[in-house]
Amino acid sequence: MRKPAVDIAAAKLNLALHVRGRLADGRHRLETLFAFCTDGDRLSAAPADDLLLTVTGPFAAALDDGEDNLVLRAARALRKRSGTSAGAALQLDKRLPVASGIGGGSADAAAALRLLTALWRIDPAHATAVAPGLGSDVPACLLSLTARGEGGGDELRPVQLDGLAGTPVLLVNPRVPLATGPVFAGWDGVDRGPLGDWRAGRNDLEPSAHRLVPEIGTVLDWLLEQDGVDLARMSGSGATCFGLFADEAARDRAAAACPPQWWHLATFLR
Ligand SMILES: C[C@@](CO)(OP(=O)(O)O)[C@H](O)COP(=O)(O)OP(=O)(O)OC[C@H]1O[C@@H](n2ccc(N)nc2=O)[C@H](O)[C@@H]1O
Ligand SMILES: Nc1ncnc2c1ncn2[C@@H]1O[C@H](COP(=O)(O)OP(=O)(O)O)[C@@H](O)[C@H]1O
Repeated sequence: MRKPAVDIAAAKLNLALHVRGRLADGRHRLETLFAFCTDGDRLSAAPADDLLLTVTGPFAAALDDGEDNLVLRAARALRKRSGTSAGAALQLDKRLPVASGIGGGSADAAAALRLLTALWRIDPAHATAVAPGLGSDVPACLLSLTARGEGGGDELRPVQLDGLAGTPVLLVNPRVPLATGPVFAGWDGVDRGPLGDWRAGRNDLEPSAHRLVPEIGTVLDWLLEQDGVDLARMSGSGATCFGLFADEAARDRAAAACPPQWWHLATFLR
C-alpha cells in the first residue's frame, strides 16, 4: 500500500495587521504582513472511497472530526469544484491551539487543498478557486509564503524580506480560545494609517482582543521582558502572541522560562 502523503499546516503570523475600514461585503479592510512558521499541524492523506477524517494530537479534544471541520469542508469544496468522485482518508495531528489567531483551521484547510490536489491529480487552479470561500486567511495559508495581504486579507502579493527567514520565534498563548468575529466587532472604527515598515507597525485588533482576554497584556509584557527579544506582538485576532528573537539560544531560554499554564511553541520563520 502507498504511504500517505504528509503536509505541514504551518502556523500563520500577522507580523503587522492594520485595519483600514470596511469592505462592501461587511468584512474589514486589512493591510497585513503574513509570515509562516516552520512548525504547525500535520495532515496526511491516503486514497479511500469516501472522505474520512480522524483527529489526534494535543488539541484534538478542542475540535470535532465532524462535517464542519475545515479539513472536510475544504475536501468537499475541492471535490465539487473539480468534479472528481474520489475520496481520501485524512488524518489531522492537531498541535496548534484552536481559535488562537495563528490560522490553525485555515492552515489545515489549505494543507487539505494541497494534498488532495496531488492525490486526485487535479488542476491546482481548483484549490485557488475554492480557498477564499473557506475563510479570509485560507488563500494566504495555501501560499504559505511571506506575503502582503490587502482587501479582506485575501488579496496577496508575496514579498521577499531580507533576514526574515530563519528568525527564531516563540509563540505564546494563554490557553483562552478567542473567536475572530467578536474581536473585529470590538474594533473602534479608527483608521490609524497604512502599513509601511512592518516593524514600526501595529496590530489594530490588539486593544479589542485585550478587552476580551486581559491575559494577552500579561503575555505581551512577559515576552517583552525576555532577554534577546527584538519585537513582541499579538497575531491575528489573538490570543496568541509572538516574540521574535535575536538568536536561538535566547529564544530557548525564554521558552524554558515560559509559565507552565500557557501554551508555547519554539519555532522559526520560514
Ligand atoms: C484576523 C485574521 C488575520 O489574518 O486572522 P485570525 O485571527 O482568524 O487567525 C483574519 O482576517 C481572519 O481570517 P479567517 O479566520 O479566515 O476569517 P473568516 O473565517 O473569513 O471570518 C471570521 C470572522 O471575522 C470577520 N472578518 C474576517 C476577515 C476580515 N477581513 N474582516 C472581518 O470582519 C468575518 O466577518 C467573520 O465574522
Ligand atoms: N481543523 C480545524 N482547526 C482549527 N479550527 C477549526 C478546524 N476546523 C474548524 N475549526 C473552527 O474554526 C474556528 C477558527 O479556528 P482557527 O483557525 O484555529 O483560529 P483563528 O482563525 O483564530 O486562527 C474555530 O472556532 C474552530 O471551531
